[in-house]
Amino acid sequence: MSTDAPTGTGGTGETTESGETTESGGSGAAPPRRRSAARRLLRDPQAVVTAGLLLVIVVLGLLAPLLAGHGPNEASLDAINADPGTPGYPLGGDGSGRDIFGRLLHSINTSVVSALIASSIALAIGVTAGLVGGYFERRVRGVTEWVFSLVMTLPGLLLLIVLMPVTGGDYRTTMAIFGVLLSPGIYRLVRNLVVGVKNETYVDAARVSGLTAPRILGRHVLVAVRGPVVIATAFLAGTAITLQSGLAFLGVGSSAAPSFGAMISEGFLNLYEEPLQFVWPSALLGIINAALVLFGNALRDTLQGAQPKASKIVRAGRRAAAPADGAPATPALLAVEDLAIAYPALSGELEEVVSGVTLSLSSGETLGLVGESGSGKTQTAFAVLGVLPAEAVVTRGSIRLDGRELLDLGEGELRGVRGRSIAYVPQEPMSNLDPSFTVGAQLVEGVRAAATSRISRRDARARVLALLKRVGIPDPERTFRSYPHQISGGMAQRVLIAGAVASRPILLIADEPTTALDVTVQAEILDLLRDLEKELNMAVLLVTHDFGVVADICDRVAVMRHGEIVETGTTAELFGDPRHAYTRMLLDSIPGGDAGRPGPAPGEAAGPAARPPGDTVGEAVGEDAR
Ligand SMILES: Nc1ncnc2c1ncn2[C@@H]1O[C@H](COP(=O)(O)OP(=O)(O)OP(=O)(O)O)[C@@H](O)[C@H]1O
Repeated sequence: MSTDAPTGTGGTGETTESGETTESGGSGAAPPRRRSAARRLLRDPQAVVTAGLLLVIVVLGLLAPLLAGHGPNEASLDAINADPGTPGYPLGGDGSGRDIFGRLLHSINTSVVSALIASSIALAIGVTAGLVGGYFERRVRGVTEWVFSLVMTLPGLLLLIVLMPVTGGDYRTTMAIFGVLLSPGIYRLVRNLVVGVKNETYVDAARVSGLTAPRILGRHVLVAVRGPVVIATAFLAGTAITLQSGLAFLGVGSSAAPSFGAMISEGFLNLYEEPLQFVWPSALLGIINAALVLFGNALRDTLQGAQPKASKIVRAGRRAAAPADGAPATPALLAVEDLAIAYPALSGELEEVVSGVTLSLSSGETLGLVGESGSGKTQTAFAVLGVLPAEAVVTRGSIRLDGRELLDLGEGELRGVRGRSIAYVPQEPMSNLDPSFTVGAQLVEGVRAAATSRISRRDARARVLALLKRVGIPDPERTFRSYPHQISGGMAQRVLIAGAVASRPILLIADEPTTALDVTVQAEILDLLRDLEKELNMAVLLVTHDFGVVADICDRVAVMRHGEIVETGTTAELFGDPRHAYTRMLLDSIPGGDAGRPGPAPGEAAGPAARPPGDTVGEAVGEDAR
């Protein structure tokens, strides 16, 4: 599912004149409209201003023969150091009696030609070799690597100066050689991009379908690399113009071609008497280079996405109605509404991985979030936890916990919510424990961090031992002193559950908490979770792809597919009368399962985990730990 960046208002809705955003598709989320890179570029003020400036400068250069009253090298004794405004010399004359205005306009053309020659040659060589070197392995890549490494070892500026007798001082030939010297940078960029995309399944599919390598490179791979290459071109052009001006400033090469560098050099010699002769070319060269760099940056931001920011939230879609009296708008403890999460693709466009997810969860209830791999379960859970990767963008929606909008919270506030109100039990218990510290040290640290009031190490230790006992660890003292590698996977998961419930969270998110464990331990862990849920009256969001787990522990189920919820219902409804074809397909695919009959109702299964009656977690952690 590929969607584009949100609209200027940040959502998928239409913006009304009053600035409000309305959904274009009723309650169902309308698919965001695709917008081409060019259109997005046109909406970026930096891109528009810099591109406009560059365009004006190029047009001025093209109109030089019409606008300038004199040729670039036409000198007149009367015009030597003529003041600006002298008839026929709008910006005055230089030390040799030439028209500064005319020379400036003609110098633009020299710069443009330099940029075109150097960047086209660098692109032609770099892109072709990068595609070939990145796509074909071993010998071909070995050869391209060797050749470009050799080119990179050449001392560029020195080589260009030494070759002046060969080039006859013609700046165009010099720029062609410079293009060759610039090509390794483009080669490396393209090669790395190609290596990244060539094993994508769509490239494999093209290969399997019999397309030849050149067609695959042209049709599938080149498309993926064009964005970064376009961006690099803007910087290449700036580099070529700067180098050409630098050589002319040094007086290397023919002086027949008007150039900013030569004008700056001449103005420099006359700096104290006629400073403007130095200022005009320096200013124009500076403006051209700055415009190119800023335009390149705007291109990068538009085509590749800006520098990663902490999970940007640009949604402006429908939000849950604000509670009039401070009470939650919905009785649910957790209310996720129309949540959409996207990532920037290689092309720079945003691709949604979660699209319009709506779910709710009450205290004392366990909701199973099921679906096959890649359906967006973890992304949804991570959004609730506020731990989406930096490049993720929440394009619309709302996540309310106990009436509080989580998407509006800053990182500091979220940290206060995570680990206290919301706890997390991961899939891989072992990799979530630091091997360098004992289990006890890690839990004590967690308990102290989650406590709302200061708590001594000794008290924290006592609480941890009580918690370890509560989660069914037979010898808490010993486990407390153990390092993670000294305990089993099931034990490690109990340890993590103990850490998670230490703060008496109101919501527990468990992401495949039993997948890494063997079957008997799985049942024990599920029993433990169920007991803790009842004991603490927690809401539990259980991410899983295992319908056995769902049948065992969940009150309700939400089925996800391709980033969307396709069906929700009670566990009994879903097993007894699945409405969506995808749910039926999932149920039918349970090996040896009887899709028509649910497993034991939640709470029915008697688990082997030892569980003392009453609120033992409360006793274990103390009331102030919340
Ligand atoms: N950092 C990322 N950048 C781009 N896409 C991502 C990123 N992280 C996840 N995705 C994509 O988001 C989609 C949903 O991933 P998610 O991890 O939520 O799936 P899931 O249903 O939890 O699957 P699994 O059970 O395999 O973990 C996937 O297509 C995945 O490729």
